[in-house]
Amino acid sequence: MIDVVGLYKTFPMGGRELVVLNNINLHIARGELIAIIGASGAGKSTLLQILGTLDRPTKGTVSFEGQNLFQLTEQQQAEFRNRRVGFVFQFHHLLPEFTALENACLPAMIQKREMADVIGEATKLLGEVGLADRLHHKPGELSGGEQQRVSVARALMQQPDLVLADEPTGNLDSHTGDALFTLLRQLNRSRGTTFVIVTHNDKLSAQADRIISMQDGMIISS
Ligand SMILES: Nc1ncnc2c1ncn2[C@@H]1O[C@H](COP(=O)(O)OP(=O)(O)OP(=O)(O)O)[C@@H](O)[C@H]1O
Repeated sequence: MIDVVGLYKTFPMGGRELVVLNNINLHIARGELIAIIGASGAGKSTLLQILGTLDRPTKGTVSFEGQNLFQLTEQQQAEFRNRRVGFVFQFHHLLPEFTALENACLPAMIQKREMADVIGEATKLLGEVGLADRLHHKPGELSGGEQQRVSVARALMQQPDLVLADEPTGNLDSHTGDALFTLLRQLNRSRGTTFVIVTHNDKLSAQADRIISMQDGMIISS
């Protein structure tokens, strides 16, 4: 599904180049659930951002189903993000003025889809993540774990092929974190969705199909 070849990311820092990703080569098969681990600063989030076209590589290619993502126009990249990818981040970027249901509906509304369909799909997904009785709560009226689950439901709207998750259980207690991971695993199995999950949680990474370990911008084991 994804081929990363000779990927570098550098940032100019005080007259020098800071190498954050150093010759990353990676193949991700459809339906895999991959955990990316490594110390703080290893480059995990930067890699995830580039896989999602939220940032550009300095050098190298990222192909999705054979198409080099960085040869696409900005508009085509935006469409790729909206239609093919779901994002789950630790600080989940829910809009505070909107309910759980409205937040989950947002990505589909960008596509100008039929409102009744969108609401139906979001309601079903929120039910799957255990929030059937929290649809009309705003983020401030939900617990941290519930907010995280809303962001998972939102990421899964429009049936993405790929979900990129950066520390999805990072701010959750261990019980809620386990439950969320179990949910991601179930969705991976039932829908065949590919998951790439950055995590510091050893218990969770142990349950992945594959663990990619990063150090100083390089993959040291896969
Ligand atoms: N815009 C930027 N300019 C300069 N340096 C950056 C920039 N973005 C990230 N970095 C540096 O790149 C390195 C990798 O950052 P990244 O966020 O990918 O690490 P990480 O492995 O996800 O770490 P953590 O586990 O702490 O989230 C860090 O040392 C960071 O300081």
